[in-house]
Amino acid sequence: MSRWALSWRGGLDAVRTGADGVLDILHPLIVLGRGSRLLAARGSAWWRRTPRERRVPALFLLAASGVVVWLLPYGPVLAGTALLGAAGWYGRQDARDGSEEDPEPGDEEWERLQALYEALVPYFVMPEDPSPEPIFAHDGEWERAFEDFAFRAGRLSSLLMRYPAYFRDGEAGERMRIEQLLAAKSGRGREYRFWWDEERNLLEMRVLDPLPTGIHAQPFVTAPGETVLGFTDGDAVHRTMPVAVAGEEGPQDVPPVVWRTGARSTEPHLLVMGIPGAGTSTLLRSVALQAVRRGEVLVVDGDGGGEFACLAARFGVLGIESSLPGALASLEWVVRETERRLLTASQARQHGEHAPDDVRRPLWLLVDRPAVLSHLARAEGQTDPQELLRVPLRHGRAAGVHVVVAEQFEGAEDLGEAVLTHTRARVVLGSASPEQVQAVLGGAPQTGPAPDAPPGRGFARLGAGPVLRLQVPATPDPYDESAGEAERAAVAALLPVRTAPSGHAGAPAH
Ligand SMILES: Nc1ncnc2c1ncn2[C@@H]1O[C@H](COP(=O)(O)OP(=O)(O)OP(=O)(O)O)[C@@H](O)[C@H]1O
Repeated sequence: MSRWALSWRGGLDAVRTGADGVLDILHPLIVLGRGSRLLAARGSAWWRRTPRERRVPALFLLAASGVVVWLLPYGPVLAGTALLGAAGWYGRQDARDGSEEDPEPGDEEWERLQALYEALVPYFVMPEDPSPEPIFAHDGEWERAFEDFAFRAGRLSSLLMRYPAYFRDGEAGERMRIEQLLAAKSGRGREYRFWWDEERNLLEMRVLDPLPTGIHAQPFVTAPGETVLGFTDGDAVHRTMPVAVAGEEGPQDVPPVVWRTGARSTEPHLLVMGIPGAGTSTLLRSVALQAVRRGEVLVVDGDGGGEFACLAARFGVLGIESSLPGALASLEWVVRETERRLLTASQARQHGEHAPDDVRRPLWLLVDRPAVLSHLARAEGQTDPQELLRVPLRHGRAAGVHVVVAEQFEGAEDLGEAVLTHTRARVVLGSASPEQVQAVLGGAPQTGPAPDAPPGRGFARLGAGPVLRLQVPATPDPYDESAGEAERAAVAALLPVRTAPSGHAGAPAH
């Protein structure tokens, strides 16, 4: 490096160090300035929100307090110190939060609030409303309904709204109409959560942060009988789990959606519904990789796309069936095996003994796209494979047999009554409509993922529990060259050892 370049770099370093020093000295002033601006913005927002008839009394109260402070010994000094303290506190907090929320909405945001208010008017206005100033009226202003709000990067990020007492907030359809409108007007492509406070006629809307997508298949820290379906919001579950996240150093504590399938589980079977390409087969693969750690797995792949080929001839995998005859033979075996397990367990109980290990070892039946096989069976006049699912679905809990069915929405009508009745753990993947989510989960109090949401994103509901947002861990087919190298390697590392030469996918050996 030349002398000129060296002296130039030295000069730059000196300037940078000088600037850092000046910034350090000015830091308290910057914090105070930021805090004062925030306080002023809050004051101005409060003023604008205060109804006109309350402004004069409020001004009077303020002036009276000012006079009292002025008359008190050291009053002005103490008031000034308190103001400085508050500015410092707010300025410091704002820096810590990364100034996420715009402190003071500009004219454009005010116009947006008014537009949102006007869009809501037809839903809430009642012609014979006796109130002199109804919350929603065609000539009304948003200040009447919106109690609190925040903007982030120019878009509404939270809203607290009052609604008229006569609004039918107990009806899911009415709520959904309002939620859809609010989500559409506040900005598409984001996910929202709504809280309805029916006692106080308040609705809160909040934009949700995206769920982490960097979690790939790995040996999750779970107890026997627990399966990780994916990851959700921190405030939705009471547990976190250490997992490796792409781009992060060391394990991160992330809130999982854990599906429990033990002997006392009330949701021993799972139904996964999704739009094409949303990741239903991937979720099945993720369940299979966790299941083979402590049990045996049989896969019936109605799609026949070879997405489970990586599991073929692996220890703990009883078979991968994609043809109709193969699927029927395997399912008939599962029916017999379920009955055998029930009988053996019952005999053991009669002798006061524990059931033998082979009965207690969980058996997992993973069925991808059964509607395709049902259609083929009808065309060929054969037994519907879904009819054979009836026995494991009905008695699986007592026999340690768990059924996971994945289907696309277009095949929903072909799902049999047994599947719909006995699968009490449910997952919906992809940007399904709120009506579709509602139909599968029996409750959809939130907006769903946007059409451009990453694969594996959706909702889960275990029994009558809450609807949880879900991001399935990336578990690609290791032979899928379009998937990321690291994710494929992670799946390959979890595959059990081979039991036969590669490519052999046999029927159950029982
Ligand atoms: N959770 C996920 N994280 C990252 N990528 C995913 C996830 N789930 C699925 N993918 C990717 O999305 C693509 C489609 O996934 P998958 O085959 O599981 O979808 P599908 O719902 O079974 O649809 P189809 O049956 O139409 O293939 C694949 O490339 C897969 O690797």
